Amino acid sequence: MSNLFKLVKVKEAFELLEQKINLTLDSERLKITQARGRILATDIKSEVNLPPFSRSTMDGYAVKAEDIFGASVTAPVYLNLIGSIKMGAKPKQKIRSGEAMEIATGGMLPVGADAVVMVEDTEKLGIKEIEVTKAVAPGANIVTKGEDISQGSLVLSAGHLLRPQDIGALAGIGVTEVDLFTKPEVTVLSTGDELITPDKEPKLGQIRDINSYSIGTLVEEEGGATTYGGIILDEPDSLQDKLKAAIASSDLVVLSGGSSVGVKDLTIDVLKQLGEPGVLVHGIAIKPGKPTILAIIDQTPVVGLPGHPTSAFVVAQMILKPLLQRLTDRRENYKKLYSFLPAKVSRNIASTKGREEYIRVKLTQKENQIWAEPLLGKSSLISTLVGADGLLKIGLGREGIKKGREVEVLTF
Ligand SMILES: Nc1nc2c(c(=O)[nH]1)N[C@H]1C(S)=C(S)[C@@H](COP(=O)(O)OP(=O)(O)OC[C@H]3O[C@@H](n4cnc5c(N)ncnc54)[C@H](O)[C@@H]3O)O[C@H]1N2
Ligand code: MOO
Repeated sequence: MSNLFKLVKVKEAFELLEQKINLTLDSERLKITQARGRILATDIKSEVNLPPFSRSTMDGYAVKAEDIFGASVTAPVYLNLIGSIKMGAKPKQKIRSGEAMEIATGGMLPVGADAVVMVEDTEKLGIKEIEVTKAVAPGANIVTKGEDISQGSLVLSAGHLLRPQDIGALAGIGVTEVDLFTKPEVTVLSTGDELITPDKEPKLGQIRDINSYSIGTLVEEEGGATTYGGIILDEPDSLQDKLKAAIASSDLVVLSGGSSVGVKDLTIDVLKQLGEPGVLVHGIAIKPGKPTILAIIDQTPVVGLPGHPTSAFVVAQMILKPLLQRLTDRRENYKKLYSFLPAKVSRNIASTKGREEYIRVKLTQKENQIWAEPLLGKSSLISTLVGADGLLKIGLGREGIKKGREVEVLTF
């Protein structure tokens, strides 16, 4: 039998699609408490110094380091205690040679002081004098003005996905609202006469829709806004109408099922008629997931995933995820494209030469080594993905992998 698809390598398939994408996202201004997981639309430069003043990182005494040079338990140094620094306020006095001021962690360093000696290395003698039993270097136990973030410096770049620590930094420099790219609108559709929504009781022959939900939520996880477009019956007019409407209203359309070559596999024919430039790829050298379709219709990318839930998910990991990173303008992540964790495989695995293969694996750690245990099962079984921590990659040219070999695992 002839080869039904002209298989394109995963990376090439992605590039064919990526090169033709032409999307500019709008931006919206939101409070930082709503910004986690969103992508910055502008660079953020700090208008202020953090901290705005030099402050202590320890409870102790603000001193001039040169005053206590050489201090030790056997040769202590005595300093005049001239006062105590109030938290949240500017010290009222300056420190001169031979003087010290009591300071708490976070307190503002008084003028004249250049270090803090920890309370453990001192003894208070009455209220006017301390004994210091350890020397400190200038700058010890203090954070200087602007040491964390200096005024005018670039804190975060456009295209960065905001994580909790980033939100904290924004708060620290007084930025309470940020410009964020609007989320790309993604319509997710499932095709197949046999499919029903998950709230329904299946009759014999029917099956609940899995892909809309695994793929729809993956889209959300990657920064897209999912519209659940529902189930389309295997009927050309209905598929054409629904796809047309989805393409017109979305930045990206993802559908699953009907991507193969069976009598009911209509997607390819319908897509070919919908617009320009049309179908770019039909068939990727990947296992599972071979019958994947990538198209662009009137500027909107369309990803046609295979119907089997695991195949759809694997292709979503390899193609849809980087595509969403591109569409959300996550420049930093996008450069990496995929990140793999090194591991050793726990047993021999056979594989098909000519297709990049992704095996569901469970990861375990024994001593300092991470082991990847293959979870074997057909590509229609969602349970193998539920039990998996990632996908082990077997390169295009390999016929298998021997137990104990170093492999790469894409974790999720
Ligand atoms: N003669 C050939 N048959 C098949 C080939 C082939 O090359 N030659 N490829 C096989 C592979 S590999 C896959 S993967 C599937 C892909 O087929 P389709 O993309 O056309 O998908 P369907 O036929 O519509 O569905 C396949 C399978 O998955 C179930 N499915 C579909 N959508 C969902 C959903 N949303 N939720 C849950 N389950 C779903 C569907 O009921 C079928 O069981 O083709 C092979 N055949
Ligand atoms: O390529 Mo299919 O997607 O192996 O299961």
